[in-house]
Amino acid sequence: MTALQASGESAWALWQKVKNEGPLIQCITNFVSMDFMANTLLAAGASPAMAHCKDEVQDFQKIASALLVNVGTLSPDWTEGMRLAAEAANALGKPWVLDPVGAGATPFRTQTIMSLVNLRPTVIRGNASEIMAVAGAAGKTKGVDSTAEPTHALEHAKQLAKDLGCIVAISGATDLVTDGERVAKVSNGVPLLTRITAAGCSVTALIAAFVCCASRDALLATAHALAIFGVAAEVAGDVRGPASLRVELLDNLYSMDETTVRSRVNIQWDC
Ligand SMILES: Nc1ncnc2c1ncn2[C@@H]1O[C@H](COP(=O)(O)OP(=O)(O)OP(=O)(O)O)[C@@H](O)[C@H]1O
Ligand SMILES: Cc1ncsc1CCO
Ligand SMILES: [Mg+2]
Repeated sequence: MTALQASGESAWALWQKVKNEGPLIQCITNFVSMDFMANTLLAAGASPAMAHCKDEVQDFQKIASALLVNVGTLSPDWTEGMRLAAEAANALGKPWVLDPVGAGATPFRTQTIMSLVNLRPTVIRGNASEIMAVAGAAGKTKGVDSTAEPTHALEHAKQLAKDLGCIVAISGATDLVTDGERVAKVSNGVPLLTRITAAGCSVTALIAAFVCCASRDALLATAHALAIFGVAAEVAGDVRGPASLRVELLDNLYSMDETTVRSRVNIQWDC
């Protein structure tokens, strides 16, 4: 991997592929995020479907390009659907992405998340506290919010990625994405994103869309999705508050041009 490959140019190229292919992303996600996540995928050119019933998830995965599993508003009935869907994705050779919302907050949540982690997602994306909890490190998740910085979670994320053979992404001011060896540092986004609920959930769904359209490197695709989402927030400029940012973000995901993407994507590598 060279620094040249992770650039605004490659982010734009992959995003065009997403728009051309319009991948169907099966989303099993929490009630809070459903609307914003579906709108994020639609604005960016993918095709969302929120399908969580355990009687349907396996058939749904057959027609989808990828799966997103988000445990934000968990209940035992949904857990079974998540497991069946992840197993179907694995059997069909389709990528699936896990958002371990609130890992570390309660034993029930952490245990459920760990049973999904054991099904080997292609990518895990969480905030720093969540990733530390998934990796078994001490720390506190404040409900669904982080109390740590991505750099605190990096070594844990690397070990987790190595152990599972997956990509781990820690979101924050600078997102850190690793396969256990390489680390991509994505410095896009604005702090106000933390004041919009489900911004993280939605970028995880965008990662699923980018990963299934990438021919090979899931690490690169994950970094590109995080960068594009961050740039869409940046170009919103001076907004009055979170509600305006949410609207601007969706509009920018729909309309951002190549020059903006190429000049603003900020990905550095530690190899
Ligand atoms: N301080 C910051 N500066 C710039 N961008 C940020 C900052 N903090 C988070 N982000 C961006 O905001 C998005 C959401 O990340 P965050 O870590 O807040 O997720 P989360 O805690 O899982 O959110 P949620 O649970 O509400 O979905 C990511 O795209 C991330 O890059
Ligand atoms: C606020 C909240 N609670 C459960 S899921 C969710 C969305 C952000 O993770
Ligand atoms: Mg989250």
